[in-house]
Amino acid sequence: MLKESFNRLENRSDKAVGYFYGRLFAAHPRLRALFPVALGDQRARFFLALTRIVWSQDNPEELAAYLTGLGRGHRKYGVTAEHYRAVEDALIATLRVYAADVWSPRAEEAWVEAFRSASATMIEAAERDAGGAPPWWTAEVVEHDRRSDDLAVLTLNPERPLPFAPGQYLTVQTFRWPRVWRPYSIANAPRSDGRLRLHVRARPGGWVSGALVRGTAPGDTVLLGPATGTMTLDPDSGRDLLLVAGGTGLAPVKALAEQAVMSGRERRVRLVVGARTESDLYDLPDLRLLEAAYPWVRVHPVLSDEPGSGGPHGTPADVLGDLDDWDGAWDDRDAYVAGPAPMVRRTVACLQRLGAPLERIHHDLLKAEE
Ligand SMILES: NC(=O)C1=CN([C@@H]2O[C@H](COP(=O)(O)OP(=O)(O)OC[C@H]3O[C@@H](n4cnc5c(N)ncnc54)[C@H](O)[C@@H]3O)[C@@H](O)[C@H]2O)C=CC1
Repeated sequence: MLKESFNRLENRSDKAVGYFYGRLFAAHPRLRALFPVALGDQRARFFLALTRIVWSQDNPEELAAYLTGLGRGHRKYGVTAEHYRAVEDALIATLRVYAADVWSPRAEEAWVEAFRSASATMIEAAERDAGGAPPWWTAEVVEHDRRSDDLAVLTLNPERPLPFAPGQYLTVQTFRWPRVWRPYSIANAPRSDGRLRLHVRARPGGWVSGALVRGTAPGDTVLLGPATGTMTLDPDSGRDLLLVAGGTGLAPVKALAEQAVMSGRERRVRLVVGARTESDLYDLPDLRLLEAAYPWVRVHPVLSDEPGSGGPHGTPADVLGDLDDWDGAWDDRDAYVAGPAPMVRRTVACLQRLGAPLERIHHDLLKAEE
């Protein structure tokens, strides 16, 4: 019933989400101040979150993990338990209009139940978190390494320890764009000095990414939300590890590689790095150092837009079936994939074709898109 009515919104999601925010702010004008001036991306993120909630109803464990991260992340917006009721009212009002042809008292009951259960999980996670962790961290930019016109590697020093697991991401706000938060994967395993690295590509029209690449220097301060995401290593696994990155998707994958070598287990690690051109292999010297220090780590660059230089031509999916000196069964490997959404989808499909079971293939696609 949830899926059927939500499907009516999916066909007109822009209008429906616009209606939702209109209802929300008309009934509670003061809530507008919690949101950035331009709502565009927020609307898309809200819709993605709803999609995830509706489609994960059959997988309560995954849904609970997702909502826990979402609830913790909402603390930084100043969201309190009372705000959820306002959102519920606006959401039900929106569904009543946009799913009118399938709406019924039973559908409304199902939505109210699903929404209350989701918000209870989020509120509980936020309250648990409030006992120990701040809603956000301030962090000083201690290094700003501009690797190309549109790409920078930032090293940040959070004012107090920010716990995270390799493979996770956090949200960043710059002072230039109040209340606009964007997710970035952490590009290192935890260090004794608590510092974090981010790989940031300035996107055309990207407010936060543009500010981080072109308008940020050492000594500046940024705000960080709590780390979240489930693309983390299985602590009990000693299986071979395949790490696949496209562009700045290298960040979480590099953190996982660092963790794998630091664990002291000599598991074979293959790191396939997709980039457009040789100059887009912005972190290759560092990866080569890792490879030189740990003989069981191998790095495979793949160039999509520049045939004949620096590595084989294609995208990561084109080379996975053909990695030399990589024997063993695909169902005995853990695979982690990060990068542009089409690249992640193609890589996952390719791994499945090769025989890798879905439960061994990890990615954070939806979450990164949010
Ligand atoms: N946890 C995650 O999944 C993370 C995802 N990302 C995402 O990764 C992306 C990185 O962007 P850029 O550095 O600009 O990458 P990019 O656009 O330069 O692409 C890098 C490589 O990805 C592959 N690729 C790109 N489009 C493809 C397609 N349609 N089909 C197959 N392969 C394709 C190619 O190998 C290409 O060389 C961003 O969208 C970012 O949001 C970044 C960090 C973490």
